[in-house]
Amino acid sequence: MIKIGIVGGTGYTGVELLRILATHPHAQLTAITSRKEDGVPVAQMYPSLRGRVDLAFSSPDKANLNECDVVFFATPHGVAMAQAPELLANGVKVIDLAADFRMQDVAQFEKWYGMEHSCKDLLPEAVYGLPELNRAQIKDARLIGNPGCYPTTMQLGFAPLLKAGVIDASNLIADCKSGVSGAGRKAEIGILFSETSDSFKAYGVAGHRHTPETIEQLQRLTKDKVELLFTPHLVPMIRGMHSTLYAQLTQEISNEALQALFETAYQDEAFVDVMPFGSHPETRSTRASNMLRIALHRPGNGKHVVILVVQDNLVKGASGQAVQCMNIMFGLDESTGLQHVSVNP
Ligand SMILES: NC(=O)C1=CN([C@@H]2O[C@H](COP(=O)(O)OP(=O)(O)OC[C@H]3O[C@@H](n4cnc5c(N)ncnc54)[C@H](OP(=O)(O)O)[C@@H]3O)[C@@H](O)[C@H]2O)C=CC1
Ligand SMILES: CC(=O)N[C@@H](CCC(=O)OP(=O)(O)O)C(=O)O
Repeated sequence: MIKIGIVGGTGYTGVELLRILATHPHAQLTAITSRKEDGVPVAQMYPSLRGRVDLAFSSPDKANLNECDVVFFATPHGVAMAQAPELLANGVKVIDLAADFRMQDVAQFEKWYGMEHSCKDLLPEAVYGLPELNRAQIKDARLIGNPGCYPTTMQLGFAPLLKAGVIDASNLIADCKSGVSGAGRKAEIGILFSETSDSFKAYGVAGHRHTPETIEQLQRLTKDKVELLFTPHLVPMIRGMHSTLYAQLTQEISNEALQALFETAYQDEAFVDVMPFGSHPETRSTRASNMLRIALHRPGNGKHVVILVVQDNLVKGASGQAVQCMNIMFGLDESTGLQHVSVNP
């Protein structure tokens, strides 16, 4: 059994980790932290976990995290970097769902997250936790920077085209929509029910921190300079993400050949579904599952390819992906504990 600690067990990604790990056959939940709910039984706060999780939340200083085999940080940016060095020194693997270990470019991290990176020396060994593009490195990693939710859709959508060299890397456009749970479980006016329901808006248009994260990773796939215009939107759903990606083709290529690029790239992937050409994937077809679905279109004069990508922001966009990484790091079948079918409708 893998002894597991979760720092930040009361947030949306934390409770999603609990939901997935509660039925994972190799997971032994050992410590779950919350500063505000110290001593409160997990199943009292989340009745969906009654009979599944019999631990209580404990404050991070009282939790025996050093006795775990792996610790997930489902916390705001900046928390994992303060605790990772001690955990790693004690032989504990670390998977951070926040951004502390995602970007190798420290200057970009500090600019976008508005904080100094307190353990830059660990960055060279940190592995970006996107299994479909980085499986070999994840296998041997001690420290994972789990991708952001938007970057997961953008990378898996653009990757086969960039690797094949059939699109203009300097002209990528991503128009992405997220459910409100993407903003976390906190009291903030902008995410109140009465502010977000029956309404729809863009945000971060002038710049969003997921742009440099995505560019850094996409740049590893091509020698051409990657440039990306990314606009996130908040839609009145609780969970789910829909990304519409646009790329300009640089050579004559048939629809069948484009489709074949994606089908070949993801043919062995348990969690990427390439749908028939021209499909319209819906977010609900991924709800509560670790599946990401992709469909290609070629509108108008055929000079562009439009890639539609859907996922559940809390599962493939966060906690499911983190468990997928854990499975790889501990030599388990990658799908272990992650085979839930989506909830439909
Ligand atoms: N929501 C999403 O769709 C996605 C989120 N992420 C990232 O995952 C991380 C967690 O997100 P989410 O679950 O939405 O966040 P929430 O705001 O819902 O939860 C944050 C959790 O962290 C704990 N926490 C807050 N501050 C500290 C601290 N200083 N030390 C220890 N624990 C702390 C909180 O509990 P308490 O205050 O009681 O200790 C709470 O359990 C974030 O970095 C987010 O950017 C990534 C991909 C998708
Ligand atoms: C709807 C919403 O607010 N989404 C968040 C992204 C959530 C996520 O994946 O982000 P990080 O882990 O990188 O913070 C945002 O735009 O900031």
